[in-house]
Amino acid sequence: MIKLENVSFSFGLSNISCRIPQGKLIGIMGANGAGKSTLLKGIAGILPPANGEIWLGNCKLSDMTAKQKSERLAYFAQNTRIHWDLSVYDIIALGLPTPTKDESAKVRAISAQFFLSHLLEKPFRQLSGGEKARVQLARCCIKQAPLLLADEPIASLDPYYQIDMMERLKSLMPQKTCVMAIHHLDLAYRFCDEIILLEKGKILANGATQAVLNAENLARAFGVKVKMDQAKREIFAIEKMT
Ligand SMILES: Nc1ncnc2c1ncn2[C@@H]1O[C@H](COP(=O)(O)OP(=O)(O)OP(=O)(O)O)[C@@H](O)[C@H]1O
Repeated sequence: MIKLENVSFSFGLSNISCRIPQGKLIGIMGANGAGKSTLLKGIAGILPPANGEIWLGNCKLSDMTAKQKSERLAYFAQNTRIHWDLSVYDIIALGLPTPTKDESAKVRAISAQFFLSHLLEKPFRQLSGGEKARVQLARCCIKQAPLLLADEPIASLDPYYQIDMMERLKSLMPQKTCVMAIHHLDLAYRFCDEIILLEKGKILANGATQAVLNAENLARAFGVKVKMDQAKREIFAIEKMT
């Protein structure tokens, strides 16, 4: 369980309180600038809150060492720039502790799962945006951390890999907890167990996906109207309201 108690940052979010259950796929949604990245950076311990407390299980994040945080969580950033000349293999291996037995076998196994085997020797900097995202997700998933925090991990993926990645993340539950920022209404509705819906730095709604992503909340958060089939877990025909 992740718990936020009256958490505010110097920008982006104020007075956020919520509980994030273990073993679920949680979507953080909201309009551009609503505070999704800020919330993820706060939970990752990258951005310390100005006020309030964040708990990972029964540990206060503010009391945890960098090593403890690294053991507990993997973080997928929205924009990762790598300034060194590292190969795809090197980046994925960064997710493993050093030294690791069978490093090569582990990297090659996860690369096969993420359809990256043919890119292993290639310099990371030469990859396309979607390939980079898949490599970074492979790095996060090879890490044996119970919590995966991902900032728009499917934003640059093509339609095949968007679905594949959501299936892959879903399959990590309930052994792991995944909290991801996501703009794809249809995929969030289909795959996420719960949603934290943000509006201008506050929580507009929080809880089971189908309860949160209702017509009223979507109109308020995004100014869109949608058609949905609750039984099939489908959102479609998304339109602007004005
Ligand atoms: N380093 C910063 N300094 C000052 N303000 C910032 C900083 N980073 C973000 N903000 C502001 O905080 C607010 C929330 O930003 P955040 O990146 O969390 O939004 P987001 O919901 O992730 O948006 P998007 O969907 O566009 O990625 C925005 O108004 C943004 O301008």
